[in-house]
Amino acid sequence: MFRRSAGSGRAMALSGVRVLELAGLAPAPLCGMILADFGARVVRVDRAPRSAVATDVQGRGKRSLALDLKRPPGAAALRRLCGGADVLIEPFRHGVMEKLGLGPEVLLHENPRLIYARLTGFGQTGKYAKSAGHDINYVALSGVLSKLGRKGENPYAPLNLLADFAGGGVLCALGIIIALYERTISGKGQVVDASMVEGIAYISSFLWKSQNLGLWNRPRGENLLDSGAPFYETYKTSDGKFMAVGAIEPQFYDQLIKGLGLDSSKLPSQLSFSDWPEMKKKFASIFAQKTQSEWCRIFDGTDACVTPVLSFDDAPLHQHNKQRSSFIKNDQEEISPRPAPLLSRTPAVPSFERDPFIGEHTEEVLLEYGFTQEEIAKLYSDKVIESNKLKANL
Ligand SMILES: C[C@H](CCC[C@H](C)C(=O)SCCNC(=O)CCNC(=O)[C@H](O)C(C)(C)COP(=O)(O)OP(=O)(O)OC[C@H]1O[C@@H](n2cnc3c(N)ncnc32)[C@H](O)[C@@H]1OP(=O)(O)O)[C@H]1CC[C@H]2[C@@H]3[C@H](O)C[C@@H]4C[C@H](O)CC[C@]4(C)[C@H]3C[C@H](O)[C@]12C
Repeated sequence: MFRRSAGSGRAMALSGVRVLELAGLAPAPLCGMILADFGARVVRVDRAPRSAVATDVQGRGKRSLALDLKRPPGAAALRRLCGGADVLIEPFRHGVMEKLGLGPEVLLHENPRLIYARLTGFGQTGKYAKSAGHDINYVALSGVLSKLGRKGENPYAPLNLLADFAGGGVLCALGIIIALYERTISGKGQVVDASMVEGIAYISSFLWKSQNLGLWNRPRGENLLDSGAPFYETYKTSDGKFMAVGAIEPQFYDQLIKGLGLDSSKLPSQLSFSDWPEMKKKFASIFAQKTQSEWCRIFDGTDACVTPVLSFDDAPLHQHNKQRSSFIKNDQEEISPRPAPLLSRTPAVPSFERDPFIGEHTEEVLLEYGFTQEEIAKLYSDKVIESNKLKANL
């Protein structure tokens, strides 16, 4: 675990990029955090009047400005901020920004270089564009949820990882980076319409494009990679922990069989589907005879593709993760994953300070974007902005 990045003091890939992130639930905060980790100056625009507690747990490296967008001077302030920004990330369903007078035609007219990123579940058009939804709904509509789950059980959404983060926050960040790159050639900004339904569908292109390979011919939970195969499964160990097995290729499967102490000449062939349920039982009874660390001693250093299923407590302490400093600890002793991927010359340098309080940087940000002290005082007296210096100084 490291506290200071090896890249400290170096220029970061996104140095100089100014981002305004309108506060949202989960996907947009990840998108903003990725950009901040890689060097962008990200300002989270929180609501005023503000709620008691910040719900954004992905505020690393951001500053917070609390602004009431529902009041005309607040919306005007955001327009002015957008005039000096490179990127705007907005996480509301279609129509909300237009209703505030902050739609793309207005903001891009005022700043043609602006990258206007719209991160939503259903996208800007189509029957559901104005409907509420959450991760599970988006994964469902993408077709992918129908493929997830164990045999005989209902489809199962793996937390809110797929749509909110993989298909949402990460792909939106990619769209922004692509648009920023294109702007270096054209000099123009554009709208990024990041729909999580489409993001998750795109992320699962392999699934779609492998439909004719015979990989998915059987019902959900009975195929090679969806928990049907005994050699692509998790198994409980004698101490109540788990091992993950991913021994797909025959040469790796042989090493699994050897590690389990089995004789391959007495077993059915690896791809005999009808034998998979029995083989799973056999593997399960063998894994149940040793502890997780005993199995690690057997399989570490082999190509059997067997690894421990680590808890959040154990993952940062695992030797491999420690060797790569894959987890970081901030000034509040909070552990989180180090930004990925690693760039050799300009790596991410994540902030080690606590996340910002809502409104902590209101004045500082407005000054930086060219507002005068008088203008700021007026916004305060109109109750359009709020600051949270008191809490920040505690
Ligand atoms: C982390 C938990 C969240 C779980 C994630 C979940 C699984 C997801 O899937 S998130 C993805 C959701 N979908 C999208 O983001 C797609 C696009 N967005 C939408 O579709 C919608 O925004 C919506 C459906 C998500 C929400 O709809 P809503 O009607 O609320 O909003 P909009 O229509 O978009 O309109 C926004 C309105 O707000 C106005 N606005 C915006 N900004 C401002 C501003 N600055 N000033 C003034 N007004 C503003 C805007 O004008 C719109 O107004 P109108 O409607 O009038 O047009 C977390 C879920 C629950 C959390 C916990 C909980 O809160 C309790 C605790 C609280 C405590 O403080 C912290 C701990 C908690 C336990 C907390 C912890 C976590 O945060 C949660 C678990």
